[in-house]
Amino acid sequence: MQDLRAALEGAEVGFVPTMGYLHEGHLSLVRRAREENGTVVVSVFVNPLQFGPNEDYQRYPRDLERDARLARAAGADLLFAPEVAEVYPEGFATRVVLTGGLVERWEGAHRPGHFDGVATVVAKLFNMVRPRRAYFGEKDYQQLQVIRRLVRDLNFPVEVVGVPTVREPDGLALSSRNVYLTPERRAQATVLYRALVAARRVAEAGGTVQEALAAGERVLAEVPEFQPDYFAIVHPETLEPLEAWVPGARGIGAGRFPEVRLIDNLEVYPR
Ligand SMILES: Nc1ncnc2c1ncn2[C@@H]1O[C@H](COP(=O)(O)OP(=O)(O)OP(=O)(O)O)[C@@H](O)[C@H]1O
Ligand SMILES: CC(C)(CO)[C@@H](O)C(=O)[O-]
Ligand code: BAL
Repeated sequence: MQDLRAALEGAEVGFVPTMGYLHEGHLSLVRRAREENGTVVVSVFVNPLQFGPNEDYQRYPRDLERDARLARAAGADLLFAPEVAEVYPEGFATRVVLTGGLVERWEGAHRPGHFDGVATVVAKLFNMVRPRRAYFGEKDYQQLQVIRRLVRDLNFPVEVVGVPTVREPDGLALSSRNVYLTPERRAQATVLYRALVAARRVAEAGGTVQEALAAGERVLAEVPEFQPDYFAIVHPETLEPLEAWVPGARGIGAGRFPEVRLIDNLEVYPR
């Protein structure tokens, strides 16, 4: 990859990092990158460093041939799919560690070490691909803010582009992990999105942050099989919980069915 990149000297590279098993959410990132850059690189790498010991690293869905076909059709020029031993060879000993509330809250609290794993691999990928722009989904909203912080803090000459969440017609955010949903769970899986929409409705009707949160929590309680990890209304950049509305306030949530963990977010703000 580094040799290829060197041969592309002068090219404006748009980069879409993924863990593969591509769907329309990923492909919207690739299409956006295609519109804005001369060369588009997509990476597929299931990064062991960002999975906890009891998470789904082993069973994470993989289909590289299908990914290659879909990425090419959406406009990718290069698909970079390294092996684990290539990214983390024997003796690899470096970590990129963020500190403070941005990484300690929410996903950081429920997936210890997760954002260090993400930051480490993204820093490595940026050094290998040397993109001008990099594309991340708003679906992983906290991750997007963590990457923005990483890029500012370590002076990566990369413009981070956040891309809106692509959803199923009933509102469920597309995710590779949705393949774990049985038909019964699939029907229940809109609960998180419906909770976020309920919170937004209260906000738009002039309610307080506390009233909006309560409305969301009532919807979550309708599906007892869904165990929320957190549900909050937060500042859009620091992700600190809000007492009162600020522009761009974001509702964020995640939780678990026995067989799959869901995550979602929505702008929740009185217009
Ligand atoms: N529905 C979506 N809409 C827009 N972007 C998305 C969507 N789903 C994932 N992305 C983005 O695609 C990039 C790669 O994500 P990843 O490969 O982890 O896919 P995923 O579907 O989120 O899988 P996971 O099941 O791990 O959550 C990330 O920047 C992520 O935010
Ligand atoms: C950014 C990323 C590719 C790093 O492994 C991953 O966290 C993802 O797919 O969102
Ligand atoms: N989509 C974010 C990466 C992860 O869940 O590990």
